[in-house]
Amino acid sequence: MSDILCEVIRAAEKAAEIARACRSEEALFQLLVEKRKGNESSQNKFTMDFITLADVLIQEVIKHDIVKKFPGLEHNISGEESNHFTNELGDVITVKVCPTEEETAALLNQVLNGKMVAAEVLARVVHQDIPITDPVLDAVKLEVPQSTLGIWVDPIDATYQYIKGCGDSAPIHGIYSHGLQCVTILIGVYDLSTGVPVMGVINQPFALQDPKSSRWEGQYYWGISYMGTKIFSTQLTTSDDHDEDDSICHIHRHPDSGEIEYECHHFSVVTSTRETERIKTILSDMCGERLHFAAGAGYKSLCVVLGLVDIYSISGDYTFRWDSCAAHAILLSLGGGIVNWEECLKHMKNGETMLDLPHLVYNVDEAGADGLYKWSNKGGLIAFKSKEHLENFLSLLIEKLGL
Ligand SMILES: O=P(O)(O)O[C@H]1[C@H](O)[C@@H](O)[C@H](OP(=O)(O)O)[C@@H](OP(=O)(O)O)[C@H]1O
Ligand SMILES: [Mg+2]
Ligand SMILES: [Mg+2]
Repeated sequence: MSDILCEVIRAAEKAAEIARACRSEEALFQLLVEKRKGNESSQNKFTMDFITLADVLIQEVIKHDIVKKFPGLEHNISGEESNHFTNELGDVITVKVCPTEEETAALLNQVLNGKMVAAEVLARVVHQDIPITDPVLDAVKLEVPQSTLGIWVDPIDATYQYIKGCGDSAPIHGIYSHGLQCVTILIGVYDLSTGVPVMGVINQPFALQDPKSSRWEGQYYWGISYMGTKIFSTQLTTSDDHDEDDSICHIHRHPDSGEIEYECHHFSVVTSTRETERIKTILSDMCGERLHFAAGAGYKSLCVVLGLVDIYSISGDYTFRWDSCAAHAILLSLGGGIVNWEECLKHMKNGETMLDLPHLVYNVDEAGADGLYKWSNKGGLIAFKSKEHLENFLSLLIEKLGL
């Protein structure tokens, strides 16, 4: 088995336990709802603070657990959050996992401004052991030298959905537009020298809810793509495994000529509600009812990984390296990938063949950008599981854009 992959999966599972505990453990859930009786703005602020703490703590737990097994990796793990947290009194506290559960509880008590029961509940989950049983993972005989690896962590993706906590959204064609199902924990590992993703895990902490107990169960998906070896978790399939033509066609009469026309939609695409109106219209023309909108960059990529859609695209600079690295690794293991939207269109416009697809890389920042935006996926992205889907999508897109 690949020890690093195993540890990454275990860390993501523990992160999912913490994310679930914050919603299911009474003492923690109270922190989400306690200010509801107060005025709107103070409730929102407190809720945001608690969620920020959950986000920061999860990221620190992931780092701590991976580094405990692989000392030295701490220099190469980066994430969305910084570990400095400001509590209600304005004190800046460095959130970290301490050597013992009691010490972690004491630190969290300080962060939570004296809410000891909640701090103890959180510390207990932080220090618990997470068993991973995965026969496919056990059979992976691949050792990747840790000194060549960097890691991107998004401790909670689709934070807004996590805060809202809607559990009863209904899927359309298997896709949730919003709700707790869109929340994911993302850990992507890449090669430090090339920036190419090597392995990744997408953990969906709220995948299924037991109707009787109301308890949430999670799911996780992983993939590894290293030196020509490509392995992925059992629930996944490459797109070659199903080659039936699943176009959706409609027959209608042309409004002016009265002639019968056939309109077939070959693609399914998921995108963000933040996409521009022009691109939304084009995608809608291309996909008809197979155009979906969903929350969370991680969840949208997961829809491609699972084959629920052919493409996830976004033309703007809205996502970051930590949003895409995990899914990118899994898609590479499945024969797909994630490419830069703008670069693809440039190549196509110039009539160049794309022998080298403009894949996103994870080891260099965006020149000239500041702060977090150094790590934004500038120029947008297109995630795909099959190169054929990507090519067809791009040809049609170019035509519709009039390039
Ligand atoms: O929740 P965090 O970890 O901050 O990550 C966000 C991504 O960075 C954004 O790109 C996502 O927005 P879009 O899916 O609208 O691009 C955003 O999706 P959302 O606005 O639907 O929640 C999140 O995935
Ligand atoms: Mg996040
Ligand atoms: Mg994110």
